[in-house]
Amino acid sequence: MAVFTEVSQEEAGELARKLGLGELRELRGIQGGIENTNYFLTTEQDGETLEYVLTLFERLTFEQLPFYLHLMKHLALHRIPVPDPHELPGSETKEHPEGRLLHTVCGKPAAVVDRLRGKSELQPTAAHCDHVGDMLARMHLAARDYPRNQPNLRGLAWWNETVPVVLPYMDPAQAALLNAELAFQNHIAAGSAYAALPRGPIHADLFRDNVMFENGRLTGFFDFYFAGVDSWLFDIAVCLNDWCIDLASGAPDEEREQAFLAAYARVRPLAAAERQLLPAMLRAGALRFWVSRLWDFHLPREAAMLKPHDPTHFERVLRQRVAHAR
Ligand SMILES: Nc1ncnc2c1ncn2[C@@H]1O[C@H](COP(=O)(O)OP(=O)(O)OP(=O)(O)O)[C@@H](O)[C@H]1O
Ligand SMILES: N[C@@H](CCO)C(=O)O
Repeated sequence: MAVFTEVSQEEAGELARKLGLGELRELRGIQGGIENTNYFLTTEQDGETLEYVLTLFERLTFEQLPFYLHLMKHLALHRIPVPDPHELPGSETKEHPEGRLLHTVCGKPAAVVDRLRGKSELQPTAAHCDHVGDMLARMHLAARDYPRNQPNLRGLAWWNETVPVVLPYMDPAQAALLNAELAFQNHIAAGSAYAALPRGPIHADLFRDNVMFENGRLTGFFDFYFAGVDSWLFDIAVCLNDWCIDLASGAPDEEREQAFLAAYARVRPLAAAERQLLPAMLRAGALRFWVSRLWDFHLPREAAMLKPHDPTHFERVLRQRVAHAR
């Protein structure tokens, strides 16, 4: 369980009351997750039991967070199933200039959002991929008029900064692959097809564990804290690399990939530049998570209990994507 910061019953109870969510009945640290401290928060109001998620942000700052929280509000208003963040009642104050969605718990920025129903589908079928592709396209379109702007903080600039930090831990073959892929991605990003890619707010981390299903129906996307403005194609690539591969080998699964892409395209057909750059973006998506997993693995932070993700998985995915792109 990644509980980096222990929250007391008193502090959580006080926040629940201030947000008008009723009386705290239970506060439970959440298993899984490696970025933030998460708790399930159960309250009682008018005899009804209600479930929320309290997140304390461990790396993101008070300045960066409004982008994510207001994006979730915006999407919820546009009927995209995402956890709706809860606001403090009353008018904006100097302490809460950002619409009152962002709170302070244990000195850290924090938010309380609705708990989604259902559970993650870790062994997805083509039908699950169809649902995710469809909703991802709807989400991209719904976010088009979102007025705030923040880049994808785990984009190309971050890869350029972080690859040299993890290189000392690599064997020669891994170092060669990392360097070659980084050079390739810098080359792609400087080209005209890349400049033509449609862009907007993207989730950027829509893995199987960030989507809920109940009885085969998609009940929500969550964990928007890597979202940012980037190409829609990068978001598609991140999904294909997690939802539509054989997990043991990292090889693409054509049936699931086709189901995902067809469902996405029914809502928003891909532009010519997107069709051209899909193989390159699939490589970019694999590189992004190989680098972040290497960084988390070799330069870990303190946590009460923390299970880092396996970096070699995305090394395999990248090798597969490079092989298939030839
Ligand atoms: N809004 C929500 N509704 C239901 N469950 C949630 C919600 N938010 C978080 N969870 C649960 O908490 C777990 C951890 O949350 P999350 O994935 O956001 O962790 P994290 O550390 O912030 O991110 P990461 O997945 O990037 O490591 C999820 O797998 C899920 O079970
Ligand atoms: N989805 C990421 C975890 C950070 O959100 C990974 O699997 O590496």
